[in-house]
Amino acid sequence: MRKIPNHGNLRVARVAYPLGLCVGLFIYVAYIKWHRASATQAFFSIAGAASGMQWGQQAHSLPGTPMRGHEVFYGIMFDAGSTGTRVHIFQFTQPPGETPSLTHETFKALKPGLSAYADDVEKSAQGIQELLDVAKQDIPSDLWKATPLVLKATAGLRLLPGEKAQKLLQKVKEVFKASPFLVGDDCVSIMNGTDEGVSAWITVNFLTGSLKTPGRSSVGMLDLGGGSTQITFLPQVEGTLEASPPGYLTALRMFNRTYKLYSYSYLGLGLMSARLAILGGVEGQPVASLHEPCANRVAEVLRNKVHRAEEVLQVDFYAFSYYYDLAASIGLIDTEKGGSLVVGDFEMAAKYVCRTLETRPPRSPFACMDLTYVGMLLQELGFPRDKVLQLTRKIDNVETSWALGAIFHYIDSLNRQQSPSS
Ligand SMILES: O=c1[nH]cnc2c1ncn2[C@@H]1O[C@H](COP(=O)(O)OP(=O)(O)O)[C@@H](O)[C@H]1O
Ligand SMILES: [Ca+2]
Repeated sequence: MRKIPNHGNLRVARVAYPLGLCVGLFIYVAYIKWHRASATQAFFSIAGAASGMQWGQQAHSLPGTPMRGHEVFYGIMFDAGSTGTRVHIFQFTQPPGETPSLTHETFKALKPGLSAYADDVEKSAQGIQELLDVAKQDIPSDLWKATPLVLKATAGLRLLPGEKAQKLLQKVKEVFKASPFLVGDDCVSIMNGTDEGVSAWITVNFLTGSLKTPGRSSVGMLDLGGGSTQITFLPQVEGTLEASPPGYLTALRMFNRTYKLYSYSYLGLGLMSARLAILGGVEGQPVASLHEPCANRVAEVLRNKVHRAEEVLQVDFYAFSYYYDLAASIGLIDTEKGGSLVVGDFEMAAKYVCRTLETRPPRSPFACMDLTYVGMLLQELGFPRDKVLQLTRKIDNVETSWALGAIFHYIDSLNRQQSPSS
């Protein structure tokens, strides 16, 4: 199998900013759902942040510990994904008179996801408690009561019957309320798919520095979870806006600028959901030459589900989650450092793995199917075989996930509750 040169690291190194990148950039992000068909813009808040000054005020409302005159404060974001629950503990540092910077992230993940406890809610508390203990060890105890604690659930809970999902969230809330951290009434929720995509877009553009440098083009974001998959980018071509179906465009206001983002979350097209859908129709397949029947099934599963935006050709994309894991598992990228590949590599790898299942069994019994699915999903989304993607797990030691974008928003919303006039 062709080993792809690792352009991604160079790229990441070039674009990566020191962790102290100014968080003040983000202050006052207001998030507006924008419907092409409607002249009226419906507002709803999502991704946080604001001007340096407002972030400064925020830092005062969340008291921190002075360290050599530097104020240090924290935010805890739980990601309740369909296949696992993760904690992200963000540390911010604010030198006197300056805006706060993101200075550290502690990350820990547990499997399975919260939805696996739908029929045994009591048992879900154990993992949550374990991750909370990580936060307690990481954060100085005098800051616990000023540190916001939030959990947002994604596809796993979206796909559960409402009542089961609510019971799980209620259990988490009980555990959170009993913790020493700052817990609001909105501390646990199911996040909608657009918020998920836009928060991840903010994270990756924050970490690559694209949002800091005026005129610098932003990057697109591809996230492939277990239950859903998101694509988000900033279109530059008017035709993309015109051709986007209702519900695919979202406006993000930041720095007196409105970003009209193309963002969509496909619920049920995450890798684990796709496996279920694909396998549903396969019975008694022969073990060899699986690629073709597999591709036929995948084509059926994807038919008429995915919108193709032509402009993705011109945008640089960062892809993570299962895109990363899958590429790493078969050596297309370095497991630790990530890297870049072209879209066609997934198809090429799929054909190879499907053909050699018996002679060279892959580590995962699903490898043939997963690679076939991902290769075809990307092509359905409009990516040609020669399109280069950057695959990253971390930029500057911070996880590329929606969690950072979402904590910006949460802290900003806390700030607005505390000083409604700002
Ligand atoms: O913060 C993260 N760091 C690294 N990998 C992550 C993170 N969040 C999710 N993932 C990856 O996402 C994939 C699973 O997706 P997830 O469980 O979040 O499903 P969902 O997004 O559809 O709910 C796995 O490949 C997992 O490693
Ligand atoms: Ca996820």
